[in-house]
Amino acid sequence: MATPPISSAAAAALADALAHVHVVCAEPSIANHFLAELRDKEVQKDSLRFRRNLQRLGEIIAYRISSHLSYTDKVIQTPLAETTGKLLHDFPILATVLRAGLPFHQGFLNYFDQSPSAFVAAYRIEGTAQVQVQVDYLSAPSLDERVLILADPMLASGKSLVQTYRAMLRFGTPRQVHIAAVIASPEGLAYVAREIPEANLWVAAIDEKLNEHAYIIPGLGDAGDLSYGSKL
Ligand SMILES: O=c1cc[nH]c(=O)[nH]1
Repeated sequence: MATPPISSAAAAALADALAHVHVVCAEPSIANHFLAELRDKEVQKDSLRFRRNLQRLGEIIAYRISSHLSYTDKVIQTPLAETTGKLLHDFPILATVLRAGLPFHQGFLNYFDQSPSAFVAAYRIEGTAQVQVQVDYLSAPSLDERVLILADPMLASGKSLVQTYRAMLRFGTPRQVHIAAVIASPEGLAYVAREIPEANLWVAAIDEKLNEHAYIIPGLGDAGDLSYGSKL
């Protein structure tokens, strides 16, 4: 079955959404190398490398987001003299979706090493015409007045991200929201930008489209299976 064409209203929403997305691999950098390895089905046979590359892209996007956070000056005594350093004012809360999000999340945690974490279990309900998502486990600290980074490696339809975010709001209202993905579909990005206009969006790459099974094309396949093995 062919992928349905995008409507003109959706195309306009997409153009608007894309103007607000930070696309890390749009510029040449080592991030492109890590992404190319993630997509390559030969390299994917090495699941350690696959997980590590997700982690590295988490680290790179964490670094990029860090320039949008606030810092406080602190007087520091080196062994030789006094100087001033800048310390991260408050560590963001790092949220991810089990299980595919874990290696990407670890990349964020490597940099934001004092951050609390929030975890969500969400799964697609199979056998329905539209993509439907069930959120059934959520653990999070209070989000009130915090910076929240919600990281999910594959932003496909965007439905699970939006539902996850809405479910998380039971834990409070963050003062700043960042949503990070490795690969996003154009329609998923447009959906997330429309439903969560307060979010800053960060991706390594935007791919061509979703297929009829809501997989990203060309994408990389199933990030959870490639990280942790296939499931029944
Ligand atoms: O392409 C996709 C879409 C959702 N989840 C994945 O792991 N891959």
